[in-house]
Amino acid sequence: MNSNHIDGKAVAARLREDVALTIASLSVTPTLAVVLVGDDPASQVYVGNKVKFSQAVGMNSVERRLPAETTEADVVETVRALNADPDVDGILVQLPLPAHIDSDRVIAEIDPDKDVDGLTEISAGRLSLGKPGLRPCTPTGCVILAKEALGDLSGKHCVIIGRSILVGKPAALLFLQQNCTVTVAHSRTDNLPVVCRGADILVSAVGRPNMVKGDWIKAGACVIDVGINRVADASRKSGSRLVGDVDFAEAEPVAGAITPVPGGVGPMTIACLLRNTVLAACARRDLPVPDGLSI
Ligand SMILES: NC(=O)C1=CN([C@@H]2O[C@H](COP(=O)(O)OP(=O)(O)OC[C@H]3O[C@@H](n4cnc5c(N)ncnc54)[C@H](OP(=O)(O)O)[C@@H]3O)[C@@H](O)[C@H]2O)C=CC1
Ligand SMILES: Nc1nc(=O)c2c([nH]1)NC[C@@H]1CN(c3ccc(C(=O)N[C@@H](CCC(=O)O)C(=O)O)cc3)C=[N+]21
Repeated sequence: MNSNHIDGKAVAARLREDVALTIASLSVTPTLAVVLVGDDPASQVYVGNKVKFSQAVGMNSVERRLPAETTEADVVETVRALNADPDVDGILVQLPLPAHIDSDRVIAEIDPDKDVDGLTEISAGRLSLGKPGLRPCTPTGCVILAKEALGDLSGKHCVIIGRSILVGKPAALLFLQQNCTVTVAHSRTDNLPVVCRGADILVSAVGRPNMVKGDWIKAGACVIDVGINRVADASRKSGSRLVGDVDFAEAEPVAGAITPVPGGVGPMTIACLLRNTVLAACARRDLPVPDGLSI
């Protein structure tokens, strides 16, 4: 691994270790519930990883796998039952849901104090107002990785490409909370390469393989690539491989620090989910934020 690579796998492993140590010191075992509707193969892998890692850090894990044809009312009922279960600390509804289900309606049912994905209106409001609450996992992972590379982020110009509710928008608020000067770019942004060249920290959360070119990056900048894109690759047994939004070969020599895909933000998302579950377990019992889990 080159010296300017930010090793998301290693940082995530360290965070999971901190989560495991915290759990060992608690008098309760936190429980994460994952709801998966349908049989999307990428979601199956992702949910399987969550269950594997939650058990590895000493957490209880509950899975609710529902068939693709489950009605919206039944998914809502599943979420309500998990809300009512006092042993469940965190609830994650894997997205996307099948097309006949309104995901906003389902997400709105999640008890905000168990909302480990940080997607409910209450969680978004708490983040926006700077109040304590559960923050979305992927953007939290981006902040942790940027701090890993740069230390204090105060005063840095952070440009985020993407404004989704899951990633771009909460990332903007989290970097603002770190005292960055934040620019949010999107599909209607004029002169995107010029905007990006102003960034000390460039976060790309778009979903377009190799979109961000080497000459979009200021020399020495920290590049955080959130994109997960599967592209054809005849040299692989599977016939495909994962790439980010950033043209890695071009960006790597210019960047001061850069996250690879895979092995960058992805592993951090799951580690932050486990962290959120512990934070939820503590907050629900009025316990203080454990040492070692603050960012
Ligand atoms: N590593 C991880 O843990 C995770 C990775 N991801 C990955 O991150 C990527 C983004 O996910 P998500 O935020 O959910 O995606 P969305 O599709 O919800 O959002 C994409 C954003 O990119 C913007 N965009 C689209 N095309 C362009 C363009 N040509 N130039 C500039 N901006 C553009 C869109 O702008 P507009 O709003 O104007 O349409 C939108 O704001 C995906 O690849 C996804 O797989 C997602 C979650 C977790
Ligand atoms: N409610 C909800 N919350 C999410 O946070 C959520 C979601 N739904 N739906 C899908 C997206 C996507 N996402 C990823 C998480 C980890 C990896 C990850 O671990 N990636 C590995 C590679 C995995 C592989 O090889 O397939 C890596 O980048 O190294 C990827 C993608 C979370 N999402």
